[in-house]
Amino acid sequence: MITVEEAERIVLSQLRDYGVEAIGFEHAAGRILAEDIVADRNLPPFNRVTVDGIAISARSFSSGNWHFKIAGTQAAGDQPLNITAGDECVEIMTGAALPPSADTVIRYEDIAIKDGLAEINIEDISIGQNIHFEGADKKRGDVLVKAGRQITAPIVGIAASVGKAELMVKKLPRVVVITSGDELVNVEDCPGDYQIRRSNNYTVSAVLQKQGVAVSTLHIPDDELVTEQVLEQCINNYDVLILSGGVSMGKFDYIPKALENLQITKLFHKVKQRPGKPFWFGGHANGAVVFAFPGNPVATFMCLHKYFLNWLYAGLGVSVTKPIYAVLASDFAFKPDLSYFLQVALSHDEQARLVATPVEGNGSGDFANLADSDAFIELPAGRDNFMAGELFKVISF
Ligand SMILES: Nc1nc2c(c(=O)[nH]1)N[C@H]1C(S)=C(S)[C@@H](COP(=O)(O)OP(=O)(O)OC[C@H]3O[C@@H](n4cnc5c(N)ncnc54)[C@H](O)[C@@H]3O)O[C@H]1N2
Ligand code: MOO
Ligand SMILES: [Mg+2]
Repeated sequence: MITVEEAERIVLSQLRDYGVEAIGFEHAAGRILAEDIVADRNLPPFNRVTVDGIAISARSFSSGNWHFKIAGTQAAGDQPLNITAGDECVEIMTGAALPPSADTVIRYEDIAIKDGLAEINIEDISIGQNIHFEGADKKRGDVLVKAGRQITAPIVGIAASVGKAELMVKKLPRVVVITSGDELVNVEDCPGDYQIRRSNNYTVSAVLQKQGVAVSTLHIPDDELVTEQVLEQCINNYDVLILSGGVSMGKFDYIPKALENLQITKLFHKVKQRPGKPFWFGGHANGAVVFAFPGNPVATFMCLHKYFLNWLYAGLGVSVTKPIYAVLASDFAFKPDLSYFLQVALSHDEQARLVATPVEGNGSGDFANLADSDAFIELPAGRDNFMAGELFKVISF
């Protein structure tokens, strides 16, 4: 049986490039940018007034002029008005372009207006105040956002501001989630005494939807022939198959055999880990990648985060961020020689350290317990006792 580290290495040796596509910028949040976003104009594109008030020439004020005749009013979006005489000003609004003949803006709070005349009530005025100068932030042609970044809400706004109605993004794989098992009924159905409702497909879909991955879902019965037929279709129609269940040693666990019959190369089956020991991973010559996760809900959920999401992001070229570590809050013992992914609740202590408090449940079938957890921490194989205060890698969800 291979170790978690070997399994990770093998999974990451199967990265695929699905190319790029253009999408509307409004739908691009969460996707990986495949082009630089460049400033089409200086930012700001004109000397932008930052307060509501009057625009004057500072020289006129410093030569002793306290009263300015209001030559006109300029709203944001108006063509700039010109001041022709030194004792003139323009009433001007936040967001307006500063008239070329003015160089300073004074807030309404610092003036009094009477009979078309603005009187300045403060002594301390500096030339250029309350102006956000053209090009102060970025110059035309500057790269505002580099290709390879995951698109955040501010990046959507930046795209809008430079007129990028369409953005090139990394294409995502076409994913199908396949669950199996005759004991599993539809959500709407009333389970018999020996049945349960299927849930793993919904959990997996919810995680993938959060990543922007469109998912199809299928459920197959524990039937060898049907299993092989459905998998064959999926291998030809999807880039990634995520399976849940049917990979252990049961008489009706047909998945590994069916996958191998379909010429999907097994790259490993079984990893020294809990949960998720019977994880099967492989690939087809046509490029399809198969993650067949063990059916116990916590096993499927953990493996999805630990292996599939890492594979997805590495394939999209997102630089793997440094691992996050948390401090174990209390001693924990785990005897089997397996890596153990312990469910934890995360919090911060008074020193602002990330603390992982074990959320003990009843093993990998105890999905209800996941509601009280925020993450797994990875306790390495080869040790039995893990001490409060030690640091362990976190997989948050
Ligand atoms: N003799 C052995 N038996 C088992 C071993 C072993 O090493 N030797 N490993 C155990 C471990 S660990 C796991 S995990 C499970 C994995 O089993 P399968 O991948 O074959 O999954 P199933 O048998 O189909 O189901 C397991 C369990 O999970 C429930 N399940 C499955 N799919 C769903 C779903 N979509 N929604 C909700 N629940 C689901 C299913 O009802 C079972 O209770 O094998 C152990 N056995
Ligand atoms: O893979 Mo299992 O999840 O250890 O029950
Ligand atoms: Mg089984």
